[in-house]
Amino acid sequence: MNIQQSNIANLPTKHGKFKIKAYKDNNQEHLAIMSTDFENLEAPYVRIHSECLTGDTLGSLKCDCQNQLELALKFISKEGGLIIYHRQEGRNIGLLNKVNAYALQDAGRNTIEANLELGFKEDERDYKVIKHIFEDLSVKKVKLITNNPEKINYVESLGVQIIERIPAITRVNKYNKHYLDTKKDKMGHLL
Ligand SMILES: Nc1nc2c(ncn2[C@@H]2O[C@H](COP(=O)(O)OP(=O)(O)OP(=O)(O)O)[C@@H](O)[C@H]2O)c(=O)[nH]1
Ligand SMILES: [Zn+2]
Repeated sequence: MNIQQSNIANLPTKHGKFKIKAYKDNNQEHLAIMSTDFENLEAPYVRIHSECLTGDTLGSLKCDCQNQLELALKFISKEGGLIIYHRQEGRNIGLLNKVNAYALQDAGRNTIEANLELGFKEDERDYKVIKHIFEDLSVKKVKLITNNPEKINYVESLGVQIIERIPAITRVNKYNKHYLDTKKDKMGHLL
């Protein structure tokens, strides 16, 4: 994979001050969002956040993404660490297909059935660029913020030591309850 990368820039936000670095692979552009003390940390808190425009930007209540992102930004600005904003929208089926999956969910399918009906696997994400970012930023030990066992397995497969797992659990509402239940019961999420 040919990966281009940017210089590091400052990014003050309402959640705190960060540094950012961008990476561009064949299809997508991703961000590493680091606390200002990141380079001094031996075992940073790390969140690999999968892009969700409807949640992260619009505040959709159908998922937990915006709450998880805000939780991670606040936490990492305080405790030190890294968020990788991984631009594989809709578990990497893209925005147009995700909206079609939502339409199928309006008609009664769950999040997995909708993906399958559209001809995709339940989860099409791959984490190859994460390996590159970890190497570039010299990440060898992490405290990983996730509920997703696939992310845990992937990070371990890189030989990066997970010294602690921090759950990314946020508020349940009537619109995301079914989605969260499906992730827990059918996708093995640690919820
Ligand atoms: N295809 C599809 N993608 C969805 C749906 N709802 C959310 N997503 C995408 O799912 C991704 C987030 O996945 P989640 O399962 O919420 O969380 P995770 O990233 O696997 O795990 P955590 O690290 O615990 O948050 C984002 O890319 C969302 O755009 C859906 O119904 N269908
Ligand atoms: Zn979401």
